[in-house]
Amino acid sequence: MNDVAAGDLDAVNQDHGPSDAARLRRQVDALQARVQALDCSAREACDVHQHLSVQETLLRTVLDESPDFIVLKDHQGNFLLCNQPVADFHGTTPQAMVGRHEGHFSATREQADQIRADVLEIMARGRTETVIEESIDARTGRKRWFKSIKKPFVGDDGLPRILVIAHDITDVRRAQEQVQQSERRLSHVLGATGEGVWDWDLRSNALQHNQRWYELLGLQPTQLTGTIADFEACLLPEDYAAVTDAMQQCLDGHGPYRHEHRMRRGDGSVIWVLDRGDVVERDGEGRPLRMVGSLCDVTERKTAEELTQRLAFYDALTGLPNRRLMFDRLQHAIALGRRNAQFGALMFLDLDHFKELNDTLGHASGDALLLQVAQRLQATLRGNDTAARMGGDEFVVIAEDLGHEPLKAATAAEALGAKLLKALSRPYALDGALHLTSCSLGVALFGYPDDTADEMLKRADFAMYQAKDAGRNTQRFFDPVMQETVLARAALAAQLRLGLERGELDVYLQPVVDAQGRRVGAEALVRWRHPQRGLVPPAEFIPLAEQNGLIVAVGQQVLETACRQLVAWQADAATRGLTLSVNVSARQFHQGDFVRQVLDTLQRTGADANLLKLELTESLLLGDVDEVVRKMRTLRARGVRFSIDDFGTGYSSLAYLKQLPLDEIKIDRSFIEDVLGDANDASIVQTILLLARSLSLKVVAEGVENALQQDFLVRHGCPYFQGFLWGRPVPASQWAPQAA
Ligand SMILES: Nc1nc2c(ncn2[C@@H]2O[C@@H]3COP(=O)(O)O[C@H]4[C@@H](O)[C@H](n5cnc6c(=O)[nH]c(N)nc65)O[C@@H]4COP(=O)(O)O[C@H]3[C@H]2O)c(=O)[nH]1
Repeated sequence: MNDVAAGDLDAVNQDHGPSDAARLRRQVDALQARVQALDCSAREACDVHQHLSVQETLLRTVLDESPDFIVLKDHQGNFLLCNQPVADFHGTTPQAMVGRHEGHFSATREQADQIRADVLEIMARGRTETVIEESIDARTGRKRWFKSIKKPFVGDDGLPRILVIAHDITDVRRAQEQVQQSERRLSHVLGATGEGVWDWDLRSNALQHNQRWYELLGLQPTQLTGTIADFEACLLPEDYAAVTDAMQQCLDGHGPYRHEHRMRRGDGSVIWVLDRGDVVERDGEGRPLRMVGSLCDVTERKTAEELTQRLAFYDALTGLPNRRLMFDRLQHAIALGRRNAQFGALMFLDLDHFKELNDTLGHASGDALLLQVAQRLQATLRGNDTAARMGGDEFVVIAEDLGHEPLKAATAAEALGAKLLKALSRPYALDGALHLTSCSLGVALFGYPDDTADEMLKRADFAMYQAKDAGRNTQRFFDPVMQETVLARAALAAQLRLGLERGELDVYLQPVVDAQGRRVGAEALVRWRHPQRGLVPPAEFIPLAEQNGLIVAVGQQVLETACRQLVAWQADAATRGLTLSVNVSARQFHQGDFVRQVLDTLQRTGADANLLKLELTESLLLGDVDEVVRKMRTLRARGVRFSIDDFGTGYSSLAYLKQLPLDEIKIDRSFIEDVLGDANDASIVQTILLLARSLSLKVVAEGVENALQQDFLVRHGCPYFQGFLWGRPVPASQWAPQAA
């Protein structure tokens, strides 16, 4: 081109002269410079074009290879760009889509309008948004779901645009729908079976239920906290431990949870439920995270079972255990007695002349009588004893824990038998009239190694027939030795009652002395002058009197005599000021009017309360502490003193001793007996002496029989003594004047 221009210039020079040629030259140069510049731009443009083309190819590839749908739309919602998957979805090519919107392709008019409207709205809001939307696949005609991110922005031309990246979530969505469907189906099935479903998330303790659960328990979701506490609140306290135990077993991995228990409904009524569940999720270390289960109402079945159980094990008329259950309980009682070395008693009761009553008054009255007998039996027995009906007019009583010794057990059984005979011989109201009846009672003790339930029943039955033979309304023991002992004790009790009335009880006195052997007082000890047997020692009749309650009268008589003795001593200078100790048994002390009795006696006799000492045993102090302290304080305020008898043989707590208004403790004679030969006894005695000193209590050593024992006691600081060394208990009339 430069060559052509130079030739042209020469021609101009020839035609128009040099000035024109110079101007032309400049123009040509300028033109050449522009041509060169253009040439350069064109090359650059070519380079840029090439570069862009590479970029575009790259972008296109990336776009088309992406599994996600990528779309760029203009301000009217028309496609500016889309990738291959979008075009495939609409059954066209990416190029064909440019400048159009969904309505041109597979989407319905309404759907397309909706999509367009949404896009325009998002552009208007100017915020990136994520939406879930559905669309129809043009290739298959099936619906698909997308999770779309829609990012609006402003284009170079200042108009809004939107970039949409849509991720196909159809598979996830279908899976979710399937789960929901199967949950719905499950819920329908459970609904049809009446199951109340629960779902417990252990991480948050949240507990969720289906509608049926609320219906079963008569509750509204608003009444609940939505935690496991809701379930616990519906449990009955007595079932709580068993339910939580069973659930814990499951949580610990010992298999599914399955438990029948009661639950309280919203209206307060109680239903039985069968509750089942299992852990469905655990963490890496096996810790339970989620447990699900269901419960159903089994009240009807339970009630039917209970009824069947009642019919099988309980007597329909009286509600008492029947023969079958009684036999089980007897076997159990025998086994337990053997294990605990405790004796028990089986009693066979048969109503006297029941058949005659039934025949004359009719069966309805007979039934009414049996019912009342059952009620009286139950009212007379302790909580762990069993009364059962064997059938007809035969009843059985099982009394357990009657003690370790057969004789004591027999005595207790005899006392219970006497109580039962008495209760059953009270008049019965039948048909508006009172009827008298009685029963015969046979007793067999169990507690020996070879005892069996069958054998016991035979023995008690046999003994019952002996009671019938003996004239009815009485009891007999199977064992003749027992029978004799029990009879002898019963006879003795009757004689004691009589002896009390006849004034056969005497009070003997035994001196209490100080370290110099001077008498400071005496202990009143009761004796029974039995018309045939002579003098009966208290060890033989006091326990008996304690058992049948006669001890209250015995104690009162001794107290009265002791107070009169104190008054008598007042009259003589040699005895004035001596104290007199009186034993008080637990039963006597716990009488409601004990304090009044003592105060009345003091007033009636005119004795000085300051000289009266009441000896209490340690076991007596174990009862109702407040009551004991109150009674002691009331009497102490009036001058009466207190001493603890047989100290060291019981279980006195030191703190407790300090609380009581005590004056004295008496060291039991069992420790004194061997104080010189047995190091243990010696140290016990020394400890008691130290203890008494630290509590500022007087001490009397009981049962001191020789000077060596006395020496030991004096050496260890014992201030007072009682024992044969200074005199045996003697009648008051023989109370000799103080030896010099
Ligand atoms: N071996 C031996 N024994 C000695 C000696 N010094 C005293 N004794 C006996 O020891 C017992 C002391 O009475 P206790 O420990 O209160 O023990 C009394 C007391 O617990 C009870 N008792 C006696 N009289 C009554 C009473 O009126 N009411 C109550 N509730 N119990 C009484 O009967 C228990 C026995 O009384 P007793 O047979 O009179 O027996 C008395 C007495 O005779 C001794 O040096 N050697």
